[in-house]
Amino acid sequence: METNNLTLGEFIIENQRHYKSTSGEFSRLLSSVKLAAKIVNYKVNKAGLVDIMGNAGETNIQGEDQQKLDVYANKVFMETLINREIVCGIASEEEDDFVTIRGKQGTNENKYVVLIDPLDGSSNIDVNVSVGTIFSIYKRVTPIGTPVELSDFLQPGNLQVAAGYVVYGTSTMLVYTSGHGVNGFTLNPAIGSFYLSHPDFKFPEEGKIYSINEGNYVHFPQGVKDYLKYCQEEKDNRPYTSRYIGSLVSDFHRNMIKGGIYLYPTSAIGPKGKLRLLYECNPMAFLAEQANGRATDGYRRIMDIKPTELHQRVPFFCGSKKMVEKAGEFMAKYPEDANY
Ligand SMILES: O=P(O)(O)OC[C@H]1O[C@](O)(COP(=O)(O)O)[C@@H](O)[C@@H]1O
Ligand SMILES: [Mg+2]
Ligand SMILES: [Mg+2]
Repeated sequence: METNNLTLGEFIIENQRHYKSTSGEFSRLLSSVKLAAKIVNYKVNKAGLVDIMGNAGETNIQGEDQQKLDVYANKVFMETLINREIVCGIASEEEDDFVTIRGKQGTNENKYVVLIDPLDGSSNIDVNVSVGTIFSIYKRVTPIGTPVELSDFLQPGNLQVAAGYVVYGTSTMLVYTSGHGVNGFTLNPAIGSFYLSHPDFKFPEEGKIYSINEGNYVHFPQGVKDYLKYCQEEKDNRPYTSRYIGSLVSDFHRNMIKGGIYLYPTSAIGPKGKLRLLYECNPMAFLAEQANGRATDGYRRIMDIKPTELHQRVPFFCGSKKMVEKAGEFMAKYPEDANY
């Protein structure tokens, strides 16, 4: 295996022709993400032995208690990218505002901005359940050499040049797309290299798994209640199976392999849903579509939504094509719920 399979580094170089970036800037950027993932992975694996569990005692702009691992992962990804002067700006779920990166000469000739959810599934850190990291990459829209602006980050998802996630689970995997399909790489901890283990991921068109926090059922829009009833009905290949890990990355990963749908709709506690359009929904939507899946807010294609705020939330329906379309049919019966 170690001698046959391509490493992630080799795969990135082999696919440079896809990146329309002759300078190697994009390859170096992916390599920096890969490095930061390894550093975070090392800490995650020792979570019970080092002081990385529990609350960090701070609250982020989302109003959430930051976990120590949220803060640590954010620091590692930010510093790894900033120190390598590989991007011109970063926006993070854990940072109030976007960060402008100026090179040693005070300017920055890089053309990419990165948006990250440094640690996804924070509620699972202390209970040893798999968590992840999510990243999304765009070309800036403002002139190279000038400081980045908000408009560089508020781009619709269909302009992403790459997106991916790391899942820190039974094994650690990095899964990404640069618009030419989705590939998965597994970390060999003994060698410290990611190897191509899952080439060309594809969502099964239809699946039998639905992932949703049913604890919020009473607050769900009627379309979602109707769709859940449909999933639980004893008919055709139903009832489906309910599986919910509580880490978007892990639920998405399982559903991409087995066939399924993940839903985080609006609810009384989250009138616009919970998940962040820029750090979570857009990158997972790009991956889903590149793997023949679909991603909507119940009504619209996620990647066509024009972002208006850095930390905006949207409802999220993502997974196997036919399942997301079926859920959309139920939502369409209640057009008033499209204006969340
Ligand atoms: O506990 P809930 O409300 O079901 O929410 C779980 C969802 O929230 C998230 O944890 C949000 O992500 P963060 O952990 O990055 O804040 C998702 O990973 C997960 O799917
Ligand atoms: Mg998250
Ligand atoms: Mg997070």
